[in-house]
Amino acid sequence: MGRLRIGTRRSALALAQAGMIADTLRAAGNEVELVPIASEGDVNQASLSVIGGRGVFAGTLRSALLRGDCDLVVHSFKDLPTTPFDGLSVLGVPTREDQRDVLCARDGMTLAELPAGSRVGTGSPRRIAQLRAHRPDLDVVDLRGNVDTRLGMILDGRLDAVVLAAAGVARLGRDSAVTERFGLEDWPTAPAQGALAIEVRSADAAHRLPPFPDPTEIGEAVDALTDLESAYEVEAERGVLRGLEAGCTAPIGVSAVARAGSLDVVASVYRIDGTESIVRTGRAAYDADDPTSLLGAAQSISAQLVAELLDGGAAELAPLGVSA
Ligand SMILES: NCc1[nH]cc(CCC(=O)O)c1CC(=O)O
Repeated sequence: MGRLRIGTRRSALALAQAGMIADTLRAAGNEVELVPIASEGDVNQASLSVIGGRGVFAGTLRSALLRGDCDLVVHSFKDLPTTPFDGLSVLGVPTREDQRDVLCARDGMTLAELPAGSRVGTGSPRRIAQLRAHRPDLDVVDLRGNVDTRLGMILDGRLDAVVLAAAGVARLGRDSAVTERFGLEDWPTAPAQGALAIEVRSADAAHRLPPFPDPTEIGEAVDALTDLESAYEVEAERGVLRGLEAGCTAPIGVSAVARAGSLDVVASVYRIDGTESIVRTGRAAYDADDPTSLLGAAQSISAQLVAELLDGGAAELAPLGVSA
């Protein structure tokens, strides 16, 4: 077997995620090497709402993969735009982490316990709207920076709390900072949150498409990482995002859970000030003994939710597509 080269950004979160995939690939008997690559999203610390956010983290990694500087790249799936990227394919979707958002607050407080006027930091338009909807009396602070920097702002008193993805906090070993986990029913999260996407050159994923040639070494190794329940939950969530023509910074939460033969999806579109939202839910049965049956369920629920959200006025409520 040749050596598998994993391209990764240099942030602590990216390195942790690439390290997890490296460990899994090594446990399966592969030789693995990490190739660090700097990306624009790491260099530019301007607010996401200013720079737009569409795929800003993914671009440099993808160029490196296309050039052949590495054989696979590990993305936070939620940072990937829904438009396919020419020449590359997402092949591996490992078992997803906790997809919820969490609150990390001073003095062990929950969202309900924070005093009026508390300063709560987050950089995502969705979380800003959700915070305003739940607690209009808080001071929501728009910020960027990595997970450790944000948590540090509570310790040094600049913020009273931050809202983060459970997955990122867990992967950095900072679970002890969590003071509340928000339920998906009234706090759905970014499509694909908590999931990783392993991207390869399309030639290495060609065994997935007719005429189904033999898998390459890279394709075989990455394919083996996939958990089908996770992959199709993400498919349902991203299907809604795609159908609304929305980017990863739109004020939209979509969370799907596949469990014991039932795929449940909740989707919310928020007015950015949190004063209004449109919420729709969907459920479809699938064959628990055959997870591939989730694909049809995921596609039909997401199409149905997109139609219901647009019928309910989602396009008027929130900025969706770039041109909307
Ligand atoms: N927005 C940046 C980002 N991209 C992925 C994660 C966490 C890991 C994940 O959601 O899979 C985070 C941090 C956060 O939102 O708190």
